[in-house]
Amino acid sequence: MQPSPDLAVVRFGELGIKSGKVRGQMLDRLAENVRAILEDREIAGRVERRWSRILIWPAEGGDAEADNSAFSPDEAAQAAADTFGVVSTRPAISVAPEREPLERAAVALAEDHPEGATFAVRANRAGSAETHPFTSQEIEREVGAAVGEATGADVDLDDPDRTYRLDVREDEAFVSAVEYDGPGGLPVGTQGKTVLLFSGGLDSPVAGWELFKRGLEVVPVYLDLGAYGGADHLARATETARVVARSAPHVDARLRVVPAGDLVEDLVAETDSTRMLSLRRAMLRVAEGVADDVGAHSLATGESVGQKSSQTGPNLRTTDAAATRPVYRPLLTRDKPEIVEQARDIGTFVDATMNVGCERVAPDYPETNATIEQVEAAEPDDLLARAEALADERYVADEG
Ligand SMILES: Nc1ncnc2c1ncn2[C@@H]1O[C@H](COP(=O)(O)OP(=O)(O)OP(=O)(O)O)[C@@H](O)[C@H]1O
Repeated sequence: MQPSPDLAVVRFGELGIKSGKVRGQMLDRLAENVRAILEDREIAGRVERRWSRILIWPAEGGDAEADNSAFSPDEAAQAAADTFGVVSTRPAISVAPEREPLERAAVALAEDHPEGATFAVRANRAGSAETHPFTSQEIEREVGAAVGEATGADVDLDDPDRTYRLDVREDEAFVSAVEYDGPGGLPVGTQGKTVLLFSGGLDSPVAGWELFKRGLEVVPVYLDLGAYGGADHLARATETARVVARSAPHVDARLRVVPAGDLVEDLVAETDSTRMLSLRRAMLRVAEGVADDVGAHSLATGESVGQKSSQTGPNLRTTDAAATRPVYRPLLTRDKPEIVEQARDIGTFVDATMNVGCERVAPDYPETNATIEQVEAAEPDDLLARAEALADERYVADEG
């Protein structure tokens, strides 16, 4: 019988260069996160954490619940590739680390080699001359000859259409032909919590994804602007928050909603050119209140320098003066077209023509260079305290 993929091999990047103890802890976390994503997608796989790879095998026998005939290494590899911290995944065939089984496995995978596609064989060998009677180059050449004979395809070592990979360890080997790219970064949960102001437009979902990617647990907070917001606005934020959270199902990243309609109405009545800055300051203070409760060390927004009048350098400084925690802005230096492209990639792109709440609140002539004193003088004295207290009124969005 032809061998076929029986496991998925998961490769990680940056955490692999950490020192021993940190690497061990991060790897444990990554394995847990891969487990959570498989469970969330109802894929019954057994996750084994090794020092340089994570392996996903069919669920162990004896478990009446597990139907191993339904285990698909390809599905497991695709799901695991969504895990933050993972660089790539591959459905693979496990074989003895010997010439003949390696060749047989590669030839079996070559059965669906695309017509006219070029190929390369790449071997990665951990072991010594004593454990394997071949070097990486020798085994690449030999397996390459077998695949060439079976497919009639041409070798292209510089830019192959398909790469057959031989992962050769001391007493086992994994052979694969298909690879799924992961996001890279660090495992979620290794860098503490941040509270993200989440409007659900183009920017904040991308900011959330970037923060998750660096291992932070993101708590998204949406301010319901009352008459200036709207049910469609909230529904959009709920949906985009759900999409971002799909890649980190082990943390509670459901959208928290804070009713801020009255506060905004008062701001509109009492302020003019500095209104948006006072609104941003109030938003940060709401986030501070949530951060106190959930134990977050920082706040975050989807702002980038100069994108709007409230986002000029001087205005960001004035905004930040209302916060005690650092404010992370992962999109600070990004151009809008890049953000739009990434939103499409991660599945959070939404129709940008929707009239978002903040635009309805904005004054006709917004201040672009406001000092802290100017903004404080114009805004209601109790604004920030009121905003912070609003955090207690938050509720979890209905995910319907
Ligand atoms: N209703 C809201 N609730 C929570 N945070 C908000 C809200 N509106 C704006 N923000 C925060 O302020 C940032 C700037 O918002 P603004 O509306 O000025 O810009 P934007 O580029 O349209 O943002 P986005 O694309 O994220 O909606 C957002 O990225 C988000 O972090």
